[in-house]
Amino acid sequence: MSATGNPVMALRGVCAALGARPVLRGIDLEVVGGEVVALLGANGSGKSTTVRAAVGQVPLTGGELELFGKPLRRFRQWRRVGYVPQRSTATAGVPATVREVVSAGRLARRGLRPLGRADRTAVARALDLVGLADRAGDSVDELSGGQHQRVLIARALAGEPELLIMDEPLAGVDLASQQILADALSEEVSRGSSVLLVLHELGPLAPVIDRTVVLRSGRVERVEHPEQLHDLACHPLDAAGRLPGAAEAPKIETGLLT
Ligand SMILES: Nc1ncnc2c1ncn2[C@@H]1O[C@H](COP(=O)(O)OP(=O)(O)OP(=O)(O)O)[C@@H](O)[C@H]1O
Repeated sequence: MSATGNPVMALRGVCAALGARPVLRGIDLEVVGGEVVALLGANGSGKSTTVRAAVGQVPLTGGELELFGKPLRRFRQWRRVGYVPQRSTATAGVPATVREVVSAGRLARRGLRPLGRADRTAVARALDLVGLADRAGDSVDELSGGQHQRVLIARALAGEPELLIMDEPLAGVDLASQQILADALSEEVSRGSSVLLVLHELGPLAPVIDRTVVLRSGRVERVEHPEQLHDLACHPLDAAGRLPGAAEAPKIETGLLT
């Protein structure tokens, strides 16, 4: 992976409240160009609120947030950002095909112009990346929950974002499809994209992730290299039943963060 050192996203001392409840209490978080960062933490630690704040859906009560070097309030280049919300049913009941939903991911680039060749190519590529090319003509209502999630990921990928933000993209996605998504992310990163993901387990994504940031009660508790995490899915125990290197570094029990 080839991180460039220029932050594509920077949160400094970010605070936010939901209703009367202070939820983010001074988050410092950077994603640099070409980097894949996983945001971990227990239920309610503020992961979703952090990414929703980053895409302007939750107003800040303090701190600073920049996208591509611009303060959020002046940032207009939303076509550079792809966002996959936490498992949503945004397209449920909508009489649209898989291809039509994924094509909506081109809107920020093409506006209301009809789909051109570049749009169609990007949509076909995105469908292919998530393994749904053969379902392109089906109604989204005929899909399972996990397939639906993959459609939403394809919609974000179709916009060819430079920064992809995904909130629990693996929720309800089977292991084979998680591997497909890991390959799709690898491909995006090799094209220079940066990624911020909310996860509960790294699973098949572990090899793609450069850095993990653990939240607790609306603050960054730890920043780790994924190899320092205790994630049984990606760090099998040794013959003695210990994690490799267990004595050197305290491990984060990601399974217990859920
Ligand atoms: N609409 C709301 N109004 C008030 N408080 C809220 C609202 N939505 C979430 N919260 C609170 O904000 C805190 C952070 O929620 P958030 O969804 O960011 O956590 P999370 O780390 O993403 O959790 P999970 O792993 O369960 O998805 C929680 O304590 C939650 O109860």
